[in-house]
Amino acid sequence: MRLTSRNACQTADQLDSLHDLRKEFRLADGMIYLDGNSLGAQPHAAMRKAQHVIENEWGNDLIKSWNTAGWFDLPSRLGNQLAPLIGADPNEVVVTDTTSINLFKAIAAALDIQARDPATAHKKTIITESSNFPTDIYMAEGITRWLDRGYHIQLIESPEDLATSINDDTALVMLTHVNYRSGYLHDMQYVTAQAHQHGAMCIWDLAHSAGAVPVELNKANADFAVGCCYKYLNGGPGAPAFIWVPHRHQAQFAHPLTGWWGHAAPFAMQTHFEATPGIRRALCGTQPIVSLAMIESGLDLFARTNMQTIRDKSLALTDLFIQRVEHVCASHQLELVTPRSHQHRGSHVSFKHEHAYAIIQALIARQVIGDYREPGIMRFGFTPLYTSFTDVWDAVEHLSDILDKQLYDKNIQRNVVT
Ligand SMILES: Cc1ncc(COP(=O)(O)O)c(C=O)c1O
Ligand SMILES: Nc1c(O)cccc1C(=O)C[C@H](N)C(=O)O
Repeated sequence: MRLTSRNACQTADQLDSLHDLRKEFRLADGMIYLDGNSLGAQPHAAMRKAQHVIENEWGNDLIKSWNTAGWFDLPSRLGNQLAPLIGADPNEVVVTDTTSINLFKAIAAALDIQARDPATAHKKTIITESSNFPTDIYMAEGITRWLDRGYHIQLIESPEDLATSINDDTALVMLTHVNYRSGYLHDMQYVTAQAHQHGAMCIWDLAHSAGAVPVELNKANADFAVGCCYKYLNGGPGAPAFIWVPHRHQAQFAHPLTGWWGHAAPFAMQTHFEATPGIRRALCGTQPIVSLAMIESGLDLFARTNMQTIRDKSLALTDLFIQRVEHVCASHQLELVTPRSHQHRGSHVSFKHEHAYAIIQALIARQVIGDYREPGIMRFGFTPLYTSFTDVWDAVEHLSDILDKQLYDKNIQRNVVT
């Protein structure tokens, strides 16, 4: 259905099967929040949960809560709740640490598996994209420098270069499923198969995918995956991240952060490290329980819908946004950097403009929240659980008003976080 008026958007919102879920989030009146791809909105339940954890579990029950409130099991319990959203099986996911740290574990474990197998021990190249989120590249750089075994990182410039770049020397293909800047969505199954054909392993960063697009890790036969809980999963600022290790790799998953939470018997207090047999070997040390506990409130909301419904609405929202911007802002120099094709589009849309930072700040001043990414990119995230069609319509009206009347300050000072 093509939405050509604000009234039509309001009608679409009434008919939207996700409409009721918006009420579950704390969103200020008048705010149009298009940044759920950076920091998801707060579920009302998170406030109640925080109160409970701090008041009762920590305040009253103190140390007993490791057992009585299930604190020790929380990384695996949340992992099992998250698993269906990413096509993982039970006991394949833990919620823990940060995405960067989980990447470190996954890269280290993958290189270790490759190095121990005589058929793959010669492989020295890690392929990723130059447009990947910087932390992914930095973590690979850190490991390769530290290992000092001749690994080399090959940065490819476009997804089309993957086919010609993966070869017999490729140890690892490490990609972000939905690019943080352009919103380009990789075909996980196809790329993983290409990597496997050459004996390489494939690690996926699902930071912009989990809760945003359907993900089928096991179906794609992926090797490892990591991702954020503070974006589309609405787990709160700095919420612990997740790591997926499929059953078929768990026995060989040996990362170097061998802390006691990954030990087979943590309270036996043994002198030597012995990895626990299952997914909990991906853990390292004590987890930030208050932050971890918040994640459940976000995940609970996904149980009221399914990823296909979310995907259908996400595409309708991003289609509407692209159509409206290109229609009402046609006289301005905006360049769409997000793929038009549904097959390769995630759940955010980015436009390039010479004054992108200033324009984003002008939008934020009107309570239309997006963000800025280098170079010259305005990025807008669409979160089907709470973004409405009317939000999209109104956001574009604000954008065109700001552009038409040049209501932005070209010399505005940059904030640290853009
Ligand atoms: C693709 C991707 N990976 C990783 C991260 C962040 O990792 P961390 O939570 O370790 O800061 C982000 C965003 O912050 C991201 O977009
Ligand atoms: N992780 C963030 C942070 O620590 C501060 C501000 C923003 C973020 C983000 O989530 C950035 C995000 N990964 C991005 O895609 O740009």
